[in-house]
Amino acid sequence: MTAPLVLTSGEPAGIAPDITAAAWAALRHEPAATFALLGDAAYWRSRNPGLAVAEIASASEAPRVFASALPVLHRPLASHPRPGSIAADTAPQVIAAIDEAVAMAFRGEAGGIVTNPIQKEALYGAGFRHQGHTDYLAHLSARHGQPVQEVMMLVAEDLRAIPVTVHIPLKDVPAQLTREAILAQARVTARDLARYFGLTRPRLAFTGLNPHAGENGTMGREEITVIRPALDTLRAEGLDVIGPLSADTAFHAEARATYDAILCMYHDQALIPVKTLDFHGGINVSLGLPFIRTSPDHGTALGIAGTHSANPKSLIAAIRLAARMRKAAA
Ligand SMILES: NC(=O)C1=CN([C@@H]2O[C@H](COP(=O)(O)OP(=O)(O)OC[C@H]3O[C@@H](n4cnc5c(N)ncnc54)[C@H](O)[C@@H]3O)[C@@H](O)[C@H]2O)C=CC1
Ligand SMILES: NCC(=O)COP(=O)(O)O
Repeated sequence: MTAPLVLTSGEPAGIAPDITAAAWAALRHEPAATFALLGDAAYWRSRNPGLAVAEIASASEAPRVFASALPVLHRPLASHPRPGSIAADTAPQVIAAIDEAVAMAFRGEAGGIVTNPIQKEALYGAGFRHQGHTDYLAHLSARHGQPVQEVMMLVAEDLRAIPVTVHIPLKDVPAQLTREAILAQARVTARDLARYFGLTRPRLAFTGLNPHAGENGTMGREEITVIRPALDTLRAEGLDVIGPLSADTAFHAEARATYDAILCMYHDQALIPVKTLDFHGGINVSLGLPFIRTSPDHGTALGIAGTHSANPKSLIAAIRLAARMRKAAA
């Protein structure tokens, strides 16, 4: 029996309840996409009047009820926030849902984790010390005895983009963009594109950091001192490597056709093209973890929470991709 996917609650005051209900309605007749929600059943019901909800005691019950009701592993919130208005006392449960999903994955009860968006600043008051899910999931993996190198990969249409440095101030990027960081991200990317996406020798492109990829050192030297030496090492290891490319011309359709994934030097270099190409269908995938994790590419969208105008396509795509990755890895 394949273990079902587990969906975390995310920030309850955001659009998570809206898009979860819509995703369940869209997927309920796709058995491969069966998921169980870790969340407050009463709150999800109150945000979605008329939604069929089935409280279950273990994820293994999800396949039995999925076609007729949203399966929920009921984890009561400390309070029921007004849509769009974060309640500080719910932060511990938001974190606990991520912790529990990971524990379930380690026990084999979850075939993969799909995370609803969190409001990161809201969690810091509850002791959260991480940049986001990706590094927190790596931290939890280490706590479960498996230290890993995590990689954030954004997927849209024909583009897979990896930010080598992630949630750090732009001024800190040059110092943190090391040869070792590029090598570590590239090696994990190559391994997991083979494992989960059937790309046995993926073509990996790399952007430069500076305008025109430094133009031979006249517009910055990181391409010469850091990026090219890292790419030479990867080539020597047998990886199919292209770059460093000028970031401004690396993302048009003909350029995208020349690589399977592109490693970018900082957050916005990777995420702007993905969200521009397909904001509503984009997916965030964590590579390098001992379990599968996907997520919508968007955030909590507090401004439209509770209006039912949130587009659920990104969450639906994230759930379907997690199911395909689970099958590929089986
Ligand atoms: N995986 C995660 O947990 C992520 C969490 N975040 C967090 O979300 C919070 C808000 O971040 P923002 O930068 O405002 O990004 P956001 O994605 O929440 O919102 C940006 C804009 O897109 C709209 N939008 C977002 N999702 C939508 C959807 N499904 N349908 C229709 N419109 C949608 C919003 O209404 C807003 O106008 C922050 O705390 C951020 O850290 C952001 C990205 C991913
Ligand atoms: N900008 C991407 C983002 O914020 C998602 O981060 P994570 O929570 O998946 O680590």
